[in-house]
Amino acid sequence: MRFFRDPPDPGPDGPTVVTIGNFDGVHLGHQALIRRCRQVAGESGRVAVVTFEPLPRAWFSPDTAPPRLAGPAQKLALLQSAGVDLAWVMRFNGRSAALGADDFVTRVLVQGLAATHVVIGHDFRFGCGREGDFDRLRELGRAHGFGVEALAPVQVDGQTVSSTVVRAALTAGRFDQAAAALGRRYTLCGRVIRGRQLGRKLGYPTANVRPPRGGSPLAGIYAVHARVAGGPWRPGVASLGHRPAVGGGEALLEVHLFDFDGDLYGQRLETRFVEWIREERNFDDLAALTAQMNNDEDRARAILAAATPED
Ligand SMILES: Cc1cc2nc3c(=O)[nH]c(=O)nc-3n(C[C@H](O)[C@H](O)[C@H](O)COP(=O)(O)O)c2cc1C
Ligand SMILES: Nc1ncnc2c1ncn2[C@@H]1O[C@H](COP(=O)(O)OP(=O)(O)O)[C@@H](O)[C@H]1O
Repeated sequence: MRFFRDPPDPGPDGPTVVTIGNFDGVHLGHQALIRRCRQVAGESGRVAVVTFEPLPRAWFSPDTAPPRLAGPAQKLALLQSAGVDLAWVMRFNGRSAALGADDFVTRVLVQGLAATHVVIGHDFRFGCGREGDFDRLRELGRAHGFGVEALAPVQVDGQTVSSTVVRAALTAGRFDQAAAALGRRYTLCGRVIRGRQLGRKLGYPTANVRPPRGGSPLAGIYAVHARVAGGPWRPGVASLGHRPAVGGGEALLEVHLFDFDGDLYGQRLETRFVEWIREERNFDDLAALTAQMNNDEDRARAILAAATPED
């Protein structure tokens, strides 16, 4: 998959089938859009996604926007595994927010991508003030010569799949429900950064990864499996939070891998969440924190003994 921040070159001669949206989490609904694009494009055509960063809601109101399921880099990786050929990540800012529905279609779909067909979700809106809807897009498609279709929402267990549903399931620790809507177990990916090097002194070295900017729906201590790219899944215990017991700081995902010793700095770590264990807490001293971490490890080992790391 290729990705662009600016308009890509106009396409080759074959069909270019486009879908548009936030794609937070790339859940089953998103995957259905991409699959339909592939059906229309055929093997020789290309499937293109137009997506926005930051997400429009986070740009308009960062304080009230919902947490994110995946950051920009993980979103691209998920789009690629869903079968997208080309992703155009448009910077969302004052200028893109002011683009009217007609201009959006002309600049993005016609001039930018030479779209031959566009597939959208049932409730898709576009352009300044969300003025554009399916009917408007279809009219514009007729004028510019591309087809337009809307897909019905994907249902799982009687519920419409959406990023909101996945966020709520994750916050409640219902990982099976989240997995049913995602079509995969929930994971967070990111590069391992340096911390204060306190973990190894406590006997719990932790690989630290920044959760998506804008916050994560997860919080607390979890039993996890984690792996570096190409490596095996390893069992572990992780904390996602602000670490009040050691003075606090930016939210971090901290992953301690069991029975492992190695340098993970700079590597991309993928963490798969299996079960929530408890909330993060403050402690009177480091001995109390370490005693609790021992309990967490025992609990996580017991949970993971019954869970297979494979899909
Ligand atoms: C299993 C586990 C449980 C944790 N629980 C808490 C907690 O309840 N409160 C807290 O402030 N920090 C908690 N932490 C975070 C530790 O304080 C942190 O990993 C430690 O200070 C090492 O930080 P460092 O990676 O910057 O060296 C936990 C970490 C792990 C791995
Ligand atoms: N079992 C392990 N689990 C996680 N990280 C480990 C483990 N063993 C060694 N490490 C390495 O140690 C680092 C974490 O040690 P720590 O003292 O917590 O330092 P930091 O504060 O920089 O995270 C990890 O980033 C990784 O490179």
